[in-house]
Amino acid sequence: MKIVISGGGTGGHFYPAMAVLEAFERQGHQVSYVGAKRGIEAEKVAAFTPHFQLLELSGLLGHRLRYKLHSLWQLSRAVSHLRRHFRSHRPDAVLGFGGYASAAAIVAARLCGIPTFLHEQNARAGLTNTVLDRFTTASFSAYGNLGENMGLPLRATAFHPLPSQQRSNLLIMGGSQGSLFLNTFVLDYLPHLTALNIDIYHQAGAPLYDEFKEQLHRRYGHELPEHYHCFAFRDDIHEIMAHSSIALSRSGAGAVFELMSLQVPTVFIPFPAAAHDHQYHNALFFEQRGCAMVHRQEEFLQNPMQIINRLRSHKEEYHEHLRQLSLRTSPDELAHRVLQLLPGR
Ligand SMILES: CC(=O)N[C@H]1[C@@H](OP(=O)(O)OP(=O)(O)OC[C@H]2O[C@@H](n3ccc(=O)[nH]c3=O)[C@H](O)[C@@H]2O)O[C@H](CO)[C@@H](O)[C@@H]1O
Repeated sequence: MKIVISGGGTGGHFYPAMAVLEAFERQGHQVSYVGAKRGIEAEKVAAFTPHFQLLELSGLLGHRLRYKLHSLWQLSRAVSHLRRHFRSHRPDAVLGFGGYASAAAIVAARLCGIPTFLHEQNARAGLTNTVLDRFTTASFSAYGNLGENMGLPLRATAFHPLPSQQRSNLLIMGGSQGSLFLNTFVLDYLPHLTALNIDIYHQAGAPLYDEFKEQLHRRYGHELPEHYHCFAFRDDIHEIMAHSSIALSRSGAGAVFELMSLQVPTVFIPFPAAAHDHQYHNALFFEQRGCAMVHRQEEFLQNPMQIINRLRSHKEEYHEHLRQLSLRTSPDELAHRVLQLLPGR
């Protein structure tokens, strides 16, 4: 079968797409990828597949009218291009994971009569996927709020939790772009954090990293504590997660499912501007199952060290709930389901 996978912009859309792309390849299918030139995929996709194309596309939301019109023009050009491409290559299915390129791919495939599928990662679906859902052969979601519940497909490295005795680190994770809120928290609380006497791994985010490092040096000089490790983005983040006994993280769907899969008791601090407050709901699902805590930013700042210490002292209880959690994260299962649902199969 020939399968086209699309989805990117941020890591939250891109990595589930790559997990499923690899699953289709393992099953012997021919897979190609469509993404955007300005998304995370431009830098990362070649490590997953040589069969990709990156289009000139940008987001529509939150910009001035002139920019929106330009984005719409780019979108219509991308759709025409993909229609021509799909007509000559005739893929058997197109599967979108969100992000601007994915909308273009789904619309173009639909116009060519090719079966289309989409996957929604968040506990509250965004406007684009809610609209696109009406045009797909089937839709899937990580939390069961759109179409069929298939969980969140994860990369192979996110499936191997270490026993709790082999972990000791604190991971502070801002999501694929980093979090200004978490960076500012680290800046203000570094002496308290290092007093915990454990290794701290802080992912500051590529767009924020240089400025954050400068602020850190201005505030604390160039001799930073030996057990504080700050980085922009690491491809081996699952290794760091697996060695963490606790974490503090934004609640993008990717971070949430990966931390839960690797059984890391976590305090989630949702990004307040996420559409329909989806980051809060992403994390709340796991708090209700005793696997994590969720705190709004302002609530967290009232007494952050007390919250971290509470998580630390109850980590074995969280860990126990995490061990019992049945989490759907299989990319192979999603790939099988797409093939099953193809008309005429
Ligand atoms: C600010 C924003 O709008 N974020 C959205 C974005 O998430 P965003 O991309 O910020 O975050 P997610 O947590 O969903 O995904 C991040 C991905 O990047 C990977 N990673 C991260 C850091 C690193 O150093 N190395 C690394 O590989 C993580 O392992 C994960 O797979 O899409 C998600 C899925 O639709 C949404 O839930 C988020 O609300």
